[in-house]
Amino acid sequence: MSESQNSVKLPIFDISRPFSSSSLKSLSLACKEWGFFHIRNHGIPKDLCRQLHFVSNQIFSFPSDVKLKAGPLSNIRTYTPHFIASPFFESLRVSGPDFFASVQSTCQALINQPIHEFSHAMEEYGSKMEKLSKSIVEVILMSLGPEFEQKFASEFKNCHGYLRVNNYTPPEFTTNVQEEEEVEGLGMHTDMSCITIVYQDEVGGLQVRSKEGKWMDIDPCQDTLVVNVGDLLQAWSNGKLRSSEHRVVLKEPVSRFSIAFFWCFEDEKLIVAPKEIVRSENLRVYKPFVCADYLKFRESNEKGKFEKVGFTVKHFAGK
Ligand SMILES: O=C(O)CCC(=O)C(=O)O
Ligand SMILES: [Fe+2]
Repeated sequence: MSESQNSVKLPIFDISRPFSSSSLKSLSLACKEWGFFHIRNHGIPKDLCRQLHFVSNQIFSFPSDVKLKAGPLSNIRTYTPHFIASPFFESLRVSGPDFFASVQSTCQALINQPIHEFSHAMEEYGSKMEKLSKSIVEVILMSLGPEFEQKFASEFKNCHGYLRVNNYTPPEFTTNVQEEEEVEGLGMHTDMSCITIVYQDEVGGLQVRSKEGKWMDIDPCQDTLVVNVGDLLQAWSNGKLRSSEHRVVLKEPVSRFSIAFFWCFEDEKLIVAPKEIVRSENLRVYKPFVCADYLKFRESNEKGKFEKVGFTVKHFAGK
Protein backbone atom coordinates (compact mmCIF):
# COMPACT_ATOMS: atom_id res chain seq x y z
CA MET A 1 0.00 0.00 0.00
CA SER A 2 1.34 3.36 -0.94
CA GLU A 3 -0.27 5.81 1.52
CA SER A 4 2.14 7.30 3.99
CA GLN A 5 1.43 6.11 7.50
CA ASN A 6 1.05 8.67 10.26
CA SER A 7 -0.64 8.53 13.62
CA VAL A 8 -3.45 10.88 14.50
CA LYS A 9 -3.33 12.49 17.91
CA LEU A 10 -6.84 12.14 19.25
CA PRO A 11 -7.89 13.73 22.54
CA ILE A 12 -8.29 11.40 25.52
CA PHE A 13 -11.55 12.36 27.14
CA ASP A 14 -12.11 11.55 30.82
CA ILE A 15 -15.67 10.26 30.86
CA SER A 16 -16.18 10.69 34.61
CA ARG A 17 -17.93 13.92 35.57
CA PRO A 18 -17.46 16.88 35.97
CA PHE A 19 -16.30 17.95 32.52
CA SER A 20 -14.25 21.08 32.03
CA SER A 21 -15.21 23.44 29.23
CA SER A 22 -11.80 22.98 27.64
CA SER A 23 -12.22 19.21 27.49
CA LEU A 24 -15.71 19.60 25.97
CA LYS A 25 -14.20 21.96 23.42
CA SER A 26 -11.51 19.50 22.39
CA LEU A 27 -14.13 16.73 22.20
CA SER A 28 -16.26 18.84 19.91
CA LEU A 29 -13.26 19.63 17.68
CA ALA A 30 -12.31 15.95 17.48
CA CYS A 31 -15.90 14.99 16.55
CA LYS A 32 -15.91 17.59 13.80
CA GLU A 33 -12.47 16.89 12.46
CA TRP A 34 -12.12 13.13 12.85
CA GLY A 35 -15.30 11.66 14.27
CA PHE A 36 -12.99 9.78 16.64
CA PHE A 37 -11.71 10.23 20.20
CA HIS A 38 -10.38 8.14 23.09
CA ILE A 39 -12.04 7.81 26.48
CA ARG A 40 -10.56 6.94 29.84
CA ASN A 41 -12.07 6.19 33.24
CA HIS A 42 -14.61 4.16 31.30
CA GLY A 43 -15.11 1.55 34.02
CA ILE A 44 -14.39 -1.52 31.87
CA PRO A 45 -12.05 -3.77 33.88
CA LYS A 46 -8.93 -4.93 32.06
CA ASP A 47 -9.50 -8.46 33.28
CA LEU A 48 -12.91 -8.56 31.63
CA CYS A 49 -11.34 -7.67 28.26
CA ARG A 50 -8.61 -10.27 28.79
CA GLN A 51 -11.18 -12.91 29.63
CA LEU A 52 -13.29 -12.07 26.57
CA HIS A 53 -10.18 -12.18 24.41
CA PHE A 54 -9.18 -15.57 25.83
CA VAL A 55 -12.56 -17.26 25.39
CA SER A 56 -13.16 -15.68 21.98
CA ASN A 57 -9.82 -17.08 20.79
CA GLN A 58 -10.98 -20.54 21.79
CA ILE A 59 -14.16 -20.11 19.78
CA PHE A 60 -12.37 -18.67 16.75
CA SER A 61 -10.04 -21.66 16.82
CA PHE A 62 -12.92 -24.13 16.39
CA PRO A 63 -12.80 -25.87 12.98
CA SER A 64 -14.56 -23.96 10.19
CA ASP A 65 -17.36 -26.49 9.88
CA VAL A 66 -18.22 -25.95 13.54
CA LYS A 67 -18.14 -22.15 13.25
CA LEU A 68 -20.32 -22.28 10.14
CA LYS A 69 -23.11 -23.76 12.25
CA ALA A 70 -23.69 -20.12 13.26
CA GLY A 71 -22.67 -18.79 9.82
CA PRO A 72 -24.61 -16.92 7.13
CA LEU A 73 -26.48 -20.04 5.98
CA SER A 74 -27.53 -21.09 9.48
CA ASN A 75 -30.65 -20.08 11.36
CA ILE A 76 -28.93 -17.70 13.74
CA ARG A 77 -26.31 -16.10 11.45
CA THR A 78 -24.21 -14.65 14.25
CA TYR A 79 -20.86 -15.74 12.80
CA THR A 80 -19.31 -13.93 9.82
CA PRO A 81 -16.68 -16.22 8.29
CA HIS A 82 -13.49 -15.31 6.45
CA PHE A 83 -13.93 -13.97 2.89
CA ILE A 84 -17.15 -12.06 3.55
CA ALA A 85 -15.57 -8.80 4.70
CA SER A 86 -11.98 -9.86 3.92
CA PRO A 87 -9.95 -13.08 3.80
CA PHE A 88 -8.40 -12.11 7.15
CA PHE A 89 -11.49 -11.16 9.12
CA GLU A 90 -14.05 -13.20 11.04
CA SER A 91 -16.55 -12.00 13.57
CA LEU A 92 -19.20 -12.99 16.10
CA ARG A 93 -22.25 -10.84 16.66
CA VAL A 94 -23.80 -10.58 20.12
CA SER A 95 -27.13 -8.77 20.28
CA GLY A 96 -28.47 -6.75 23.14
CA PRO A 97 -30.28 -6.11 25.33
CA ASP A 98 -30.07 -9.77 26.42
CA PHE A 99 -26.38 -10.31 25.65
CA PHE A 100 -26.39 -13.43 27.83
CA ALA A 101 -29.11 -15.16 25.80
CA SER A 102 -27.51 -14.10 22.53
CA VAL A 103 -24.18 -15.75 23.41
CA GLN A 104 -25.92 -18.82 24.81
CA SER A 105 -27.77 -19.40 21.55
CA THR A 106 -24.59 -18.98 19.48
CA CYS A 107 -22.75 -21.52 21.67
CA GLN A 108 -25.72 -23.86 21.51
CA ALA A 109 -25.63 -23.72 17.71
CA LEU A 110 -21.87 -24.24 17.63
CA ILE A 111 -21.27 -26.98 20.16
CA ASN A 112 -24.68 -27.94 21.42
CA GLN A 113 -23.97 -26.54 24.84
CA PRO A 114 -23.70 -23.12 26.47
CA ILE A 115 -20.36 -21.61 27.56
CA HIS A 116 -21.50 -19.95 30.77
CA GLU A 117 -18.33 -17.97 31.51
CA PHE A 118 -18.46 -16.43 28.03
CA SER A 119 -22.15 -15.57 28.30
CA HIS A 120 -21.65 -14.00 31.73
CA ALA A 121 -18.63 -11.98 30.63
CA MET A 122 -20.46 -10.76 27.51
CA GLU A 123 -23.48 -9.83 29.58
CA GLU A 124 -21.30 -7.75 31.89
CA TYR A 125 -19.45 -6.15 28.98
CA GLY A 126 -22.66 -5.44 27.05
CA SER A 127 -24.45 -3.84 29.98
CA LYS A 128 -21.42 -1.70 30.82
CA MET A 129 -21.27 -0.63 27.17
CA GLU A 130 -24.92 0.41 27.25
CA LYS A 131 -24.30 2.61 30.27
CA LEU A 132 -21.15 4.02 28.77
CA SER A 133 -22.91 4.79 25.48
CA LYS A 134 -25.56 6.80 27.32
CA SER A 135 -22.85 8.84 29.06
CA ILE A 136 -20.97 9.38 25.81
CA VAL A 137 -24.09 10.56 23.97
CA GLU A 138 -24.80 12.95 26.86
CA VAL A 139 -21.35 14.41 26.71
CA ILE A 140 -21.44 14.74 22.93
CA LEU A 141 -24.74 16.63 23.28
CA MET A 142 -23.14 18.89 25.90
CA SER A 143 -20.30 19.57 23.49
CA LEU A 144 -22.78 20.62 20.78
CA GLY A 145 -24.26 23.45 22.79
CA PRO A 146 -25.56 24.72 26.13
CA GLU A 147 -28.74 22.92 27.31
CA PHE A 148 -28.47 20.43 24.44
CA GLU A 149 -28.17 17.52 26.83
CA GLN A 150 -31.42 18.44 28.64
CA LYS A 151 -33.23 19.21 25.38
CA PHE A 152 -32.22 16.21 23.31
CA ALA A 153 -31.22 13.31 25.57
CA SER A 154 -34.77 11.94 25.21
CA GLU A 155 -34.24 11.48 21.46
CA PHE A 156 -31.75 8.74 22.36
CA LYS A 157 -33.84 7.03 25.03
CA ASN A 158 -34.77 4.04 22.82
CA CYS A 159 -31.29 3.40 21.50
CA HIS A 160 -30.11 -0.20 21.53
CA GLY A 161 -26.74 -1.86 21.17
CA TYR A 162 -25.02 -4.89 19.76
CA LEU A 163 -21.47 -6.16 19.85
CA ARG A 164 -19.17 -7.55 17.22
CA VAL A 165 -16.22 -9.59 18.43
CA ASN A 166 -13.59 -9.45 15.70
CA ASN A 167 -10.66 -11.73 14.98
CA TYR A 168 -8.09 -10.79 12.36
CA THR A 169 -5.71 -13.46 11.09
CA PRO A 170 -3.00 -12.04 8.84
CA PRO A 171 -1.61 -13.98 5.90
CA GLU A 172 1.74 -15.68 6.40
CA PHE A 173 4.16 -12.87 5.74
CA THR A 174 7.58 -13.59 4.33
CA THR A 175 10.39 -13.22 6.90
CA ASN A 176 11.35 -9.78 5.68
CA VAL A 177 8.19 -7.87 6.50
CA GLN A 178 7.97 -4.75 4.41
CA GLU A 179 5.46 -2.00 4.39
CA GLU A 180 4.07 -3.10 1.02
CA GLU A 181 3.07 -6.36 2.61
CA GLU A 182 0.45 -4.88 4.90
CA VAL A 183 -3.03 -6.06 4.01
CA GLU A 184 -6.52 -4.77 4.64
CA GLY A 185 -8.15 -6.70 7.48
CA LEU A 186 -11.38 -4.73 7.20
CA GLY A 187 -11.96 -2.41 4.28
CA MET A 188 -12.92 1.23 4.43
CA HIS A 189 -16.39 1.81 5.83
CA THR A 190 -18.50 4.07 8.01
CA ASP A 191 -20.52 2.63 10.89
CA MET A 192 -24.31 2.54 10.73
CA SER A 193 -24.58 3.55 14.39
CA CYS A 194 -24.97 6.69 16.48
CA ILE A 195 -21.65 5.93 18.15
CA THR A 196 -19.35 2.90 18.21
CA ILE A 197 -17.07 2.03 21.14
CA VAL A 198 -14.03 -0.05 20.19
CA TYR A 199 -11.72 -2.06 22.37
CA GLN A 200 -8.63 -2.93 20.35
CA ASP A 201 -5.75 -5.03 21.61
CA GLU A 202 -2.14 -3.82 21.53
CA VAL A 203 -1.50 -4.93 17.92
CA GLY A 204 -2.95 -1.76 16.37
CA GLY A 205 -3.99 -1.33 12.76
CA LEU A 206 -7.14 0.79 13.10
CA GLN A 207 -6.94 3.74 10.70
CA VAL A 208 -9.07 6.78 9.99
CA ARG A 209 -9.20 8.68 6.71
CA SER A 210 -8.48 12.38 7.01
CA LYS A 211 -10.56 14.96 5.16
CA GLU A 212 -7.70 15.12 2.65
CA GLY A 213 -8.01 11.38 2.09
CA LYS A 214 -4.88 10.32 3.95
CA TRP A 215 -4.90 7.17 6.12
CA MET A 216 -3.87 7.88 9.71
CA ASP A 217 -3.16 5.29 12.40
CA ILE A 218 -5.20 5.29 15.59
CA ASP A 219 -2.58 3.79 17.86
CA PRO A 220 -3.69 1.62 20.77
CA CYS A 221 -3.58 3.71 23.91
CA GLN A 222 -3.28 2.05 27.34
CA ASP A 223 -6.47 1.95 29.40
CA THR A 224 -8.54 3.81 26.86
CA LEU A 225 -11.31 2.85 24.46
CA VAL A 226 -11.81 4.35 21.02
CA VAL A 227 -15.13 6.03 20.26
CA ASN A 228 -16.31 6.94 16.80
CA VAL A 229 -19.32 8.78 15.51
CA GLY A 230 -21.54 6.78 13.16
CA ASP A 231 -23.78 7.71 10.23
CA LEU A 232 -26.94 8.10 12.32
CA LEU A 233 -25.43 10.80 14.53
CA GLN A 234 -23.87 12.51 11.53
CA ALA A 235 -27.32 12.82 9.95
CA TRP A 236 -29.04 13.79 13.23
CA SER A 237 -26.45 16.52 13.87
CA ASN A 238 -26.81 17.96 10.37
CA GLY A 239 -23.23 16.97 9.64
CA LYS A 240 -21.77 18.78 12.68
CA LEU A 241 -20.46 15.44 13.93
CA ARG A 242 -18.45 13.46 11.43
CA SER A 243 -18.90 9.76 10.71
CA SER A 244 -15.52 9.19 9.27
CA GLU A 245 -14.27 6.45 7.04
CA HIS A 246 -12.07 3.95 8.78
CA ARG A 247 -10.50 0.55 8.15
CA VAL A 248 -8.16 -1.98 9.74
CA VAL A 249 -4.79 -2.89 8.26
CA LEU A 250 -2.61 -5.78 9.35
CA LYS A 251 1.04 -4.85 9.36
CA GLU A 252 2.48 -7.67 11.39
CA PRO A 253 2.26 -11.44 11.30
CA VAL A 254 0.25 -11.60 14.50
CA SER A 255 -3.48 -11.94 14.96
CA ARG A 256 -5.50 -8.99 16.15
CA PHE A 257 -8.55 -8.86 18.41
CA SER A 258 -11.17 -6.18 18.84
CA ILE A 259 -14.68 -5.74 20.18
CA ALA A 260 -16.92 -3.09 18.64
CA PHE A 261 -20.12 -1.97 20.35
CA PHE A 262 -22.65 -0.24 18.12
CA TRP A 263 -25.17 2.06 19.78
CA CYS A 264 -28.06 2.70 17.39
CA PHE A 265 -31.40 4.46 17.14
CA GLU A 266 -34.45 2.21 17.17
CA ASP A 267 -35.59 1.04 13.71
CA GLU A 268 -38.74 3.20 13.68
CA LYS A 269 -36.94 6.42 14.61
CA LEU A 270 -37.42 9.30 12.24
CA ILE A 271 -34.03 10.92 12.00
CA VAL A 272 -34.35 14.62 11.54
CA ALA A 273 -31.86 17.23 12.70
CA PRO A 274 -33.46 19.46 15.38
CA LYS A 275 -33.96 23.08 14.36
CA GLU A 276 -31.67 24.28 17.17
CA ILE A 277 -28.86 22.31 15.56
CA VAL A 278 -29.67 23.38 12.03
CA ARG A 279 -30.06 27.02 13.10
CA SER A 280 -26.61 28.28 12.26
CA GLU A 281 -26.65 26.89 8.71
CA ASN A 282 -30.38 27.45 8.27
CA LEU A 283 -30.46 24.45 5.98
CA ARG A 284 -30.95 20.73 6.56
CA VAL A 285 -28.25 18.83 4.73
CA TYR A 286 -30.11 15.50 5.09
CA LYS A 287 -33.69 14.72 4.26
CA PRO A 288 -35.53 13.24 7.27
CA PHE A 289 -35.47 9.44 7.05
CA VAL A 290 -36.55 6.38 9.02
CA CYS A 291 -33.61 4.55 10.56
CA ALA A 292 -34.58 1.07 9.30
CA ASP A 293 -34.83 2.37 5.73
CA TYR A 294 -31.20 3.47 5.83
CA LEU A 295 -30.08 0.12 7.28
CA LYS A 296 -32.01 -1.66 4.51
CA PHE A 297 -30.44 0.62 1.92
CA ARG A 298 -26.95 -0.28 3.15
CA GLU A 299 -27.68 -3.98 3.39
CA SER A 300 -29.18 -4.19 -0.07
CA ASN A 301 -26.32 -2.35 -1.70
CA GLU A 302 -23.19 -4.38 -2.22
CA LYS A 303 -21.19 -1.15 -2.24
CA GLY A 304 -22.74 0.05 0.99
CA LYS A 305 -22.16 -3.00 3.16
CA PHE A 306 -20.00 -2.51 6.18
CA GLU A 307 -16.92 -3.83 4.48
CA LYS A 308 -17.08 -1.51 1.49
CA VAL A 309 -17.94 2.13 1.52
CA GLY A 310 -19.62 3.21 -1.62
CA PHE A 311 -22.94 4.41 -0.38
CA THR A 312 -23.38 6.04 3.00
CA VAL A 313 -25.96 8.26 4.61
CA LYS A 314 -24.85 11.10 2.32
CA HIS A 315 -25.92 9.10 -0.72
CA PHE A 316 -29.12 7.97 0.95
CA ALA A 317 -30.44 11.18 2.46
CA GLY A 318 -28.06 13.95 1.44
CA LYS A 319 -29.64 16.88 -0.39
O1 LIG B 1 -11.45 -3.85 14.66
C1 LIG B 1 -11.51 -2.63 14.85
O2 LIG B 1 -10.66 -2.03 15.50
C2 LIG B 1 -12.61 -1.82 14.26
C3 LIG B 1 -13.73 -2.64 13.71
C4 LIG B 1 -14.75 -1.81 13.01
O3 LIG B 1 -14.49 -0.75 12.51
C5 LIG B 1 -16.13 -2.33 12.91
O4 LIG B 1 -16.38 -3.47 13.33
O5 LIG B 1 -16.99 -1.57 12.41
FE1 LIG C 1 -16.29 0.35 12.00
